[in-house]
Amino acid sequence: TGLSRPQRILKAVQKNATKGNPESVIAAIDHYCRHSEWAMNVGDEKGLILDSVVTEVNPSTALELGTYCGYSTVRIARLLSPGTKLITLEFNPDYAAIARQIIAYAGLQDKVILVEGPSGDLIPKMKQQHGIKSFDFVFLDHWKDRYVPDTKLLEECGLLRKGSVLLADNVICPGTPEYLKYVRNDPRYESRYFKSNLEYTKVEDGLEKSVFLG
Ligand SMILES: CNc1ncnc2c1ncn2[C@@H]1O[C@H](/C=C/CNC(=O)c2cc(-c3ccc(F)cc3)cc(O)c2O)[C@@H](O)[C@H]1O
Ligand SMILES: [Mg+2]
Repeated sequence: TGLSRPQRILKAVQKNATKGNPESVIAAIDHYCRHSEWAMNVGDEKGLILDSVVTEVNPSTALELGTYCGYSTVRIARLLSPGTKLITLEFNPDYAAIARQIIAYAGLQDKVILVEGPSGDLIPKMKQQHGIKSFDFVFLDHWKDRYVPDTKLLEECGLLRKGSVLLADNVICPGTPEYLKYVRNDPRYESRYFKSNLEYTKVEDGLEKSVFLG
């Protein structure tokens, strides 16, 4: 039945981007998803907010929940300092295979560790498998009803430290009401909403930035 949407996105990257140039990979995906077919990448508008938070945090250790095609993986990894890595978790093997190719096309394979599997199983293994003490930065962009359980799991596994920054996509659309309640009502978090638009549309969406106070 032809190519999948992620496969069509990969083809657009191979056709329109320059190997080893992350900016051109980002631009190729944004152009394709704005003009040809919508896809659930964080996109160019919310992407600028993501860039500014990553640049401000300048994380030594970073985690992404929900790789999909690797668009935000490329956005984050291109900003990391030399020697630091982004761990990204994806449980759909087909999406993971496309993401690996897009990350490699951007030339960022040495800055990214893509782990295939469900976040609920993988988060408890982060210390032992990847020598992680704690995460400076976490980008949440996977199933929206998993933001709260996975945040609690990160806390329980001792993977958040004083100052760790959580950045959550789609807190308005599709919406993550339970997560907003959690991070806004819990005194251990200092939360702030960055108003924006749903990727490639005029519909409101935004990112919630929450600093863990320990
Ligand atoms: C639960 N644990 C998990 N562990 C590892 N990977 C997981 C995962 N859950 C989901 N995933 C993966 O993350 C990705 C899922 C993302 C879910 N995102 C959305 O549903 C989403 C949806 C929209 C959206 C907005 C409006 C609309 F009309 C339709 C869709 C916009 C977004 O920006 C979104 O992020 C997939 O690649 C999936 O395989
Ligand atoms: Mg999203």
